Amino acid sequence: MAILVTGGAGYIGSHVVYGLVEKKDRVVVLDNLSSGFRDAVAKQATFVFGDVGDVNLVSGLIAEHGIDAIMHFAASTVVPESIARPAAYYANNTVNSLALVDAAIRGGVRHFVFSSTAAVYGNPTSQMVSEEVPTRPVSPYGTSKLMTEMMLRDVASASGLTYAVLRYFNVAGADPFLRTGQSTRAATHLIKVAVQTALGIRDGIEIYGSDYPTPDGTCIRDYIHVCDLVSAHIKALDYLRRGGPSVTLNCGYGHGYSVHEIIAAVKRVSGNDFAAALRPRRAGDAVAVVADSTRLRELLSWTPTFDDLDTIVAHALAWEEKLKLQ
Ligand SMILES: NC(=O)c1ccc[n+]([C@@H]2O[C@H](COP(=O)([O-])OP(=O)(O)OC[C@H]3O[C@@H](n4cnc5c(N)ncnc54)[C@H](O)[C@@H]3O)[C@@H](O)[C@H]2O)c1
Ligand SMILES: O=c1ccn([C@@H]2O[C@H](COP(=O)(O)OP(=O)(O)O[C@H]3O[C@H](CO)[C@@H](O)[C@H](O)[C@H]3O)[C@@H](O)[C@H]2O)c(=O)[nH]1
Repeated sequence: MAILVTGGAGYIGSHVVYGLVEKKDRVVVLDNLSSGFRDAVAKQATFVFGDVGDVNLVSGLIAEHGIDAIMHFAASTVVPESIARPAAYYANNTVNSLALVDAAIRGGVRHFVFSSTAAVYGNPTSQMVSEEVPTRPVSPYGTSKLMTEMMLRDVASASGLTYAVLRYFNVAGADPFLRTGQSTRAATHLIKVAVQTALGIRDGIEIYGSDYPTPDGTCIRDYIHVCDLVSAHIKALDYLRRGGPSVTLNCGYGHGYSVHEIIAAVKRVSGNDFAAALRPRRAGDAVAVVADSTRLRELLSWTPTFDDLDTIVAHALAWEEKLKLQ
C-alpha cells in the first residue's frame, strides 16, 4: 500500500508528507512545482515531477507503486487571482481533478482525501458554519473546488472509491521543527504577509475593508495551525482504510479572529510595530467564516494541539526568519 500525494511540495502537502513518512507510510509525491518547492519534500518520500492532469503519468504511478490512496492537494489557491483568471482556476482545480479521479478509479485506488476549502460556503448567513450550511461560493476558486467535491461524490457512488472531503478554513503556522513551512512566493495570506511586514521583508500591510458588519469592521476567519491539519489527514485516511463511508469534514477550531486582531498578535509576538493601511474591500472576500468542526472532532476523535493564535504566529515567524537567512 502506498499513498500518492499530489501537491506534496506545497505548503500544506509538505507538512502532511512529513506526518505520513514519520509513521512509515510509503509516499509518492507528484508535483509540477508551479508553486511548490522540491526541497520541501521529506527525503523518505519518492518525488515525481509532473502534472496531475497527465493521465498516463498518474496511471503509471498508481500501477508502479501500488497506490491504494490519493491525497489531492495540488491546486491553484489564490482567491483574488481566481477572479482575474477564472478559466485557469477551473482548468487546474476542476478539469485536472477530474482527470485524477478518473485515473484513480481506473487504477483501482480505494480512497481519496481531497483538499477543499471554507470558500465553498461563500458568505454564510451565520458566522458559525457546519457542513450542512448551503454551499454558495463567491469566487471562481471556491466554485472550482465545489465542482470537484460534486464530481468526487458522483464518481464515488458509482464505484468502490471512498473519500474524505476536508474543508480547510484558514491555514497558518509551520512545522515546529522548521523542516518545512510556507514558502509561497508573493503570498497573499494574511498571517504570512503580516509576519513578513514585522520582519521588514515588506514595507507595510494593507487591510482590505474596515466597514464590514463585524465588531471592529474587518473580516473574521478561523485560523488553523497546519500541523493540526496533518493529524486530520492521517485520521481521515485511517478512517477510510478501516472501512468508514465517505465524509465531508470542516477543519477549523471554531473561533475566529479579525484582521485587526491578527495584526495585533503579530506585533505582540514579534515585538515589532509596523504600518497597517486601511484600504477598500477586496473582491470575493466573505465577511466572517468560522468552522463548526464538531463532526471532525467526534467522528475522527480529532483534538487540536496548536489551538493558540500566539503559537501559530510564533511558528510562522520562526519559519520566515529561517527563510530570510537562506
Ligand atoms: N492555504 C490555505 O489556507 C488553504 C485553505 C483551504 C484550502 N487549501 C487547499 O489546500 C491545498 C494546498 O494548498 P497550499 O496552501 O499548500 O498551496 P501551495 O500552492 O503551497 O501548494 C499547492 C501545490 O500543488 C502544486 N501544483 C499545483 N497545480 C499542480 C498540478 N496541476 N500538477 C501538479 N502539481 C500541482 C504546486 O506546485 C504546489 O506544490 C490546495 O488544494 C488549496 O486549495 C488551502
Ligand atoms: O494583506 C492582506 C491579506 C489579507 N487580508 C484580509 O485577511 C483575510 C484573510 O485573507 P487571506 O489570508 O488571503 O485568506 P482567504 O482569502 O480567507 O483565503 C484563504 O483561506 C481559504 C479558506 O477559508 C482558502 O481556501 C484560500 O486558499 C486561502 O487563501 C481577508 O479578509 C483579507 O481581505 C488583508 O486585509 N490584508
